Amino acid sequence: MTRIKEKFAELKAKKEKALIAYIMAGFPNEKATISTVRGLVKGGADIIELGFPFSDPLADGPVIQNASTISLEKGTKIAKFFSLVKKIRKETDIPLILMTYTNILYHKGYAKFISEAKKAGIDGFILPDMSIEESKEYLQAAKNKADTIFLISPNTSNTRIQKISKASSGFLYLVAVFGTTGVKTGIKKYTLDAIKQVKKQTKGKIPVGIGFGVSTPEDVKKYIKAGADAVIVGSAYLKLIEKTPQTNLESKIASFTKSLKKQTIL
Ligand SMILES: O=P(O)(O)OC[C@@H](O)[C@@H](O)c1c[nH]c2ccccc12
Repeated sequence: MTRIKEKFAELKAKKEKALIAYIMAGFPNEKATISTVRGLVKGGADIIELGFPFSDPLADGPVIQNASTISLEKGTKIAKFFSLVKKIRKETDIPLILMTYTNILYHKGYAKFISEAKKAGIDGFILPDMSIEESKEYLQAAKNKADTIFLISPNTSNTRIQKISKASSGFLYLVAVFGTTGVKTGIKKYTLDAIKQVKKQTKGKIPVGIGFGVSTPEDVKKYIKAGADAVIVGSAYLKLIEKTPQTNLESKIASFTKSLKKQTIL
């Protein structure tokens, strides 16, 4: 069982939902990533989505695109990323998800990449441009090694929800709004309806996480109330990292995380 599955089981027993934080590895530098992870753990985040920068992050809004560019400029490569994951693993057992684009895995070969990532301490993958139709090799490579978290959107059909959720493990990622990450659009009724619809289709077999545009404790509270099993916050963290001097990054991240995590405790 992966750390992700263990975490969801643990939270269920405690009647809590999951707070998942997305950060870009190496943004603005490795030291900042380590301080941010310490702050996330201290603040009670349940799972970390660690972004590996990609030159053409098509699903990302300007905040994450900028973080990606800076991380690439700082020389974030796969080898450095895996050694950063190992450093994080020395400090915490928090479940770690690698968030990147399929090209990064395809180059090295899915099987080779995933076993290296697993060895470093990665528990799951989110590949936003991995479609279920092309996922055979990826799924085979991840089997019994790591969770494969697929994305669905509010207009995914019921049959497709069932198909995608069967290939998913760890949790199913419902994208709250159409468009890219980082756009604060407020809570839409169609999103709240989609949470209920997806939960109905998946019959509780897999936790449902919601992300895109979530940035305040109020947002978290509303999505948890609507039935989400996990809420993902990304761009809001990157904006906080951007404006906080590195010396007090850990404490700033911890207090922001505490304010979000509080809303996941039923
Ligand atoms: O940044 P936001 O609006 O809080 O959304 C979460 C998002 O950052 C994170 O889950 C993520 C980062 N890049 C992605 C690409 C596709 C899907 C999800 C993501």
